[in-house]
Amino acid sequence: MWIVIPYLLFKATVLLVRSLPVLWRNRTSVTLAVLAVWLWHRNGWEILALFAGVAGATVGVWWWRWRPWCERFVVLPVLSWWQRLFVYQLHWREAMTVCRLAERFDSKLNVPKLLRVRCTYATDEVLLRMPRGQNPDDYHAAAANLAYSFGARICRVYSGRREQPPARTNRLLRLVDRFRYRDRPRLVWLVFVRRDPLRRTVPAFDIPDATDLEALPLGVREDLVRYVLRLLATHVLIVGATRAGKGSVQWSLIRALAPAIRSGLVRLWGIDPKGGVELSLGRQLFSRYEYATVPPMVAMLEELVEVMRERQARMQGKTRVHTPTLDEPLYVLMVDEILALVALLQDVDLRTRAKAALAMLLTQGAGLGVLVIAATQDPRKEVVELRDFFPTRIALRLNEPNHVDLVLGQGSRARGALCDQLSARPSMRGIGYVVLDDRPEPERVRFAYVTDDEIRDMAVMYAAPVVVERPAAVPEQRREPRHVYKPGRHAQGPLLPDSLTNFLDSEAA
Ligand SMILES: Nc1ncnc2c1ncn2[C@@H]1O[C@H](COP(=O)(O)OP(=O)(O)OP(=O)(O)O)[C@@H](O)[C@H]1O
Repeated sequence: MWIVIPYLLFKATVLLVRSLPVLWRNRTSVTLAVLAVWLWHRNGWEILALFAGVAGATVGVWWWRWRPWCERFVVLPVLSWWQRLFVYQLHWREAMTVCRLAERFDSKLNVPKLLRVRCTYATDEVLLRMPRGQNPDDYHAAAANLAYSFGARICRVYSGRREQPPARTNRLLRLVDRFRYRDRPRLVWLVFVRRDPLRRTVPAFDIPDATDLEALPLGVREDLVRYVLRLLATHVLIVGATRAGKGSVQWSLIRALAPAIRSGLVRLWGIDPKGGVELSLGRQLFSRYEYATVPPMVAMLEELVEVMRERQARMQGKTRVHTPTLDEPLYVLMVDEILALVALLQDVDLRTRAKAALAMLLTQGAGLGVLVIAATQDPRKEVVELRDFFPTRIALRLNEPNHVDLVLGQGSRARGALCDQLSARPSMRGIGYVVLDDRPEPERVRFAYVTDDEIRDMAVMYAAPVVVERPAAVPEQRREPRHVYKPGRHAQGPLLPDSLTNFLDSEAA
C-alpha cells in the first residue's frame, strides 16, 4: 500500500504538468468556469443567475449604443471562443487524422497544433503549427476535406499572415511589431468561410481627390479589406466568361484614375473592338478612342509604340524608371477584347502588325509609363502566349477548371482559385480571383460595380483635357515586313523571350 500512494501522486503531478499548456490555452473558459462554480458554491444558483442576467443586459445596452465596439470586444471574441471550443478543438484530432495531416513518428502521432481561432461574421480564421515533415501545399491539397470536416463549404489556406503590420510612429511598438510579424514558416492560416462575405454587390467607390497610382481601390476582398491595385509599372490582364463582370473591373479602375485623367497626369486610350458597347459610355474620359473599324485600332497601337520609343530616347541615360508628370504622362491603353486583335482578325497583315505592336508595348512599356489593360472572354492560345507579359492578372468566372491555371499561372487552382466554381447567377457577378504581391495564394475579390449613370456623370466631371494627338496613319496601304522583331535573325533587333517570338512567328505558319 505505502508504495502505491507516491506512485499515484507522481502520476497526478505528471497529468497536471501535461495539462498546464491546455489550461493556459483555454484560460478564459477555465476562469469563467471556476468563477461560476465558486459563485454557485458560495451563494447558490440565484446569485449566479443574477450575475448572468446583469452581464447579458450590459452587453445588450452596449450593443444597442455602441455596436461596432460591442462586436469587436464582446460578440466576436465570444463567437471565436465558442467556435474554438465546440467546433475546432472538439473534432481537431479526428479531422486532422482522417484528412491525413497527422504524422506518425516513433510510434507517436504528431497532430498539427491548433493555436488560435479568430472569427468574423463570415469566416473563422484558424491558426495552426504544422508538424515537422509538412509544408503548406499539404494543406492546399486537403483544403476541401478540411472544409467539409468542420462543416464549411470552403476552406482557404494561407502560408503567411494576411494582415500587414500597422503603421506606427512609436519605436518601441515598431520593435514589438517586428517581433510579432516576423516570418514564421511553420504556421498556416486556415480560413473557413461560414457565409459568403461577398454576396452583396459592392457599390462604386467614391472618386478620390487625387489618384494614388500605387493603390487604386477596385473591390473588396474576402476578409472585407479593400483590394487595391498597384498600377505603376504593370500591365493588367482581365479574363472572364461572358457576362462575368469584366466591365466592373475596367470601370472601377477608370474611376480610380479619374482625377489623374482630368488633370492630364494619365492619358487613357481605348480600343473597343466589340463596336464600342463597353467603353463608349465614358467616351470623354479617353484621349484616344477607336471602336468602329480595325485599321485605326492597329494604327493606334503602332502610334503608342512610337510614343513609347520617343520617351525611351528621352529617358536614355537620365533615368531608368518613368515617373508620370504632366509633360510625360502615364499612358494607359484599355483594350476590351484583346482576342479580336490577336486571334479573330481575318486580315493576316493587320493581325501581325497588331501582335507586333502589342508585344512591343508589353515587353518594354511598363517601365516607360505605357501600360496595357486588356480584357478577354477566352483564355485561348494567343492570349496565353501573352499572359506572362501581364504581371497582374485577374480571373473572373471561367468556364473550365483548366482555364484557371492558364490565366493565373500553374498551380493557382490548387492553391484555391476556383474560378470555374464561381456562380453565374446575375447577383453574383463581378467576383474573381487575383494574386497579390505578398503571398502565393490567390485572393477572392468582388469588384465594385459602377452603374451606367455613374459612368456618365464621371465622364462629364472628369473628362480628359483636349490634347492634340498626332493623327493616326491610315494603315491599309502600308506594306511592312511581316516580322518587325526577329531576335537572332536581326542582330540589331531587341531581344525577345522565346514565347513572344513564337507568338509573332505563329503568323508565318
Ligand atoms: N461587380 C458587379 N457586381 C454586381 N453586378 C455586376 C458586377 N459586374 C457586372 N455585373 C452585372 O453583370 C452584367 C454584365 O457585366 P459586364 O458587362 O461587366 O460583363 P462582361 O464580362 O464585360 O460581359 P461581356 O463579356 O459580354 O463583355 C452587368 O450588366 C451587371 O448587371
